[in-house]
Amino acid sequence: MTLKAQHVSWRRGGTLVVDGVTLQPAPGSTVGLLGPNGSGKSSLLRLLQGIAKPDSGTITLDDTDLALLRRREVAQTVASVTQHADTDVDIVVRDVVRLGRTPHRSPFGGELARDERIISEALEHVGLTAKADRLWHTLSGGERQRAHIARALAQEPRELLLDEPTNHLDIRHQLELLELVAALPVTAIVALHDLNLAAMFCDTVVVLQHGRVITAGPPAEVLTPELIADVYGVRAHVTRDDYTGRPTVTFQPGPPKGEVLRPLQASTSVRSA
Ligand SMILES: Nc1ncnc2c1ncn2[C@@H]1O[C@H](COP(=O)(O)OP(=O)(O)OP(=O)(O)O)[C@@H](O)[C@H]1O
Repeated sequence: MTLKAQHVSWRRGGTLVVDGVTLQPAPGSTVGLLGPNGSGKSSLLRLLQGIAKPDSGTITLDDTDLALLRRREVAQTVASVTQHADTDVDIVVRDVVRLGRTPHRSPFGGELARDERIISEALEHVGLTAKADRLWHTLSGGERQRAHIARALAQEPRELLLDEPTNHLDIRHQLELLELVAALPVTAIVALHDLNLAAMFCDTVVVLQHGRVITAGPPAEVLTPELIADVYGVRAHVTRDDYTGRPTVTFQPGPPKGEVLRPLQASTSVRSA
């Protein structure tokens, strides 16, 4: 029982931007959506969110077509943090996070104390408790991003859609955020550009190119120098981190030449010879 895409295609401005994508995340898993700029990651997330409808194929939530569900019903289960979400309204951070409770609110009032506790916990999770009463426009880009994450957490979702959530975040907050997402009891689908973060925190990665799924599977199987050369046009060297057992990718500038990269030590010794 989860959010699924089956053979989904979507045309935008005359171009096929999502092309026959099937995505069936294991419940509770963290799925990384990878792929170069314009490969269709955000478009697929919009379809999964239900804010756009595919031209063909279906998106289902617990086996019901998303198109048949009301927005509020979807929002009780699915939370998302998209790019460029912003507001000019004079609103304090805690009120932004409180918006996450909207789908759960009954017209007859309800558990205000519970709502406040969930909001406080969400702020705590992203390290914004001390800034809860600050006006939105006084936050830095990274703090705003963390507030959006807190809003999504306050929604108590079972499915979490994140579009480049580490954008704007310093390295510590990138790691903390993805560690939190991976540990949450939710199914998370996360568009990421950083292959090493994807390798560290995702159970599965799905690689898109021109709207199509090129490959999918555990990061250790998918993130090979060949795949990175094919999809990103970049030379990469992939090793296994002894501590985590996860792949680590290092990059070399310049186009791929079809050869497997020699270890850096070899070229250093050549230079010093
Ligand atoms: N509103 C739109 N109208 C027409 N085409 C669009 C629209 N929005 C996006 N596209 C096109 O759809 C394709 C997929 O874009 P999308 O934003 O889904 O890619 P992405 O993988 O998320 O890219 P990025 O990594 O740059 O965020 C791109 O070719 C883009 O130009």
